[in-house]
Amino acid sequence: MSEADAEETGREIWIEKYRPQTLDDIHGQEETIERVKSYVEGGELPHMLFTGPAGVGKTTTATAIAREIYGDDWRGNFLELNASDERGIDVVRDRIKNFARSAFGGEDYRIIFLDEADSLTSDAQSALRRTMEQFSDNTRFILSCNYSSKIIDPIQSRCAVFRFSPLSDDAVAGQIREIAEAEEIEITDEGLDALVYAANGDMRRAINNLQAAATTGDVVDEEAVYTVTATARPEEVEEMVAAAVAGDFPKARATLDTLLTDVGMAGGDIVDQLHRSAWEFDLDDRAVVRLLERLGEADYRIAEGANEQVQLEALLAALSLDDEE
Ligand SMILES: Nc1ncnc2c1ncn2[C@@H]1O[C@H](COP(=O)(O)OP(=O)(O)OP(=O)(O)O)[C@@H](O)[C@H]1O
Repeated sequence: MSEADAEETGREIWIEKYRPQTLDDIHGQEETIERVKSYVEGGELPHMLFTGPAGVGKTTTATAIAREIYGDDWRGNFLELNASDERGIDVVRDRIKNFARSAFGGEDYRIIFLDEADSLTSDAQSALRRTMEQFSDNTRFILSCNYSSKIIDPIQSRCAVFRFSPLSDDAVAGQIREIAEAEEIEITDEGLDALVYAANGDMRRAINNLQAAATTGDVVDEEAVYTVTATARPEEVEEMVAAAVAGDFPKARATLDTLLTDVGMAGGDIVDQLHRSAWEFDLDDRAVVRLLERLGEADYRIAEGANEQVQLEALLAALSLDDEE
């Protein structure tokens, strides 16, 4: 379905419908946005490198820059590409060249936004660097990536680097409240807390979850949110760890089964959730330290491809046994 069709049928996805259009509308990221603004207002845009996790406003900032510089003509002066395009770097380079060479409508430069730049190999990045140089008279690049360490130094040193952080709970809650109001959705305080918790700083996830939860009934409450989000309630992960630490392995394992099977969580997400909440559990410091140590091992092994259930059961088993020592 095209964007226009979606709008007509009222099924437009909210992450697009409520994507901030100006730099001032972006929630959170205050210092980064201030720096961006000073370049935009000064009229001299450098090449830019945006780094940070998913769903925190990197693409949104790039499109807001284009809107501020070009006004209504922004689409004609802004090319968005994804570096992980499976057709390869050559296709990406050809599109950059065609865009940079095509006729100009009186602007000094156009903007090329390259998402997932860290998915390029070093060789492809070297080729990209040459392309950037070749067209730097009339083109500005905004590269976006999750990890700046994966971008080669010669590119980093040619760009002004902007770090985007996971969004604060207040920033996520603020935007969710605005959307709920605009869509005339009733949302309970617990429902809002659950959305913020499940989002973990990712605004895209928060908005998608709000839209999904809104289809389940008249009110977005805690129940509706946890039904659509494959996220454990904080109490569930806490109970699981508490049972393990108390030496009740069968109980801990049963909760783990529920999370993996009924809630449908991925093992890596359970590790992340345990890691986020470890210091909030009602555990003594020694137990938290043991948990963190075991989490480190499970995280590494799962990332390396080990069986998630085996790793998480081993983690709980180790916590249960530690108690007996
Ligand atoms: N800081 C923010 N303020 C308001 N809305 C936001 C913010 N960040 C993200 N969003 C919402 O989430 C959606 C996705 O954000 P965006 O495309 O900017 O993410 P991103 O940081 O570029 O992520 P990725 O690295 O996955 O491309 C936007 O369309 C917008 O609706």
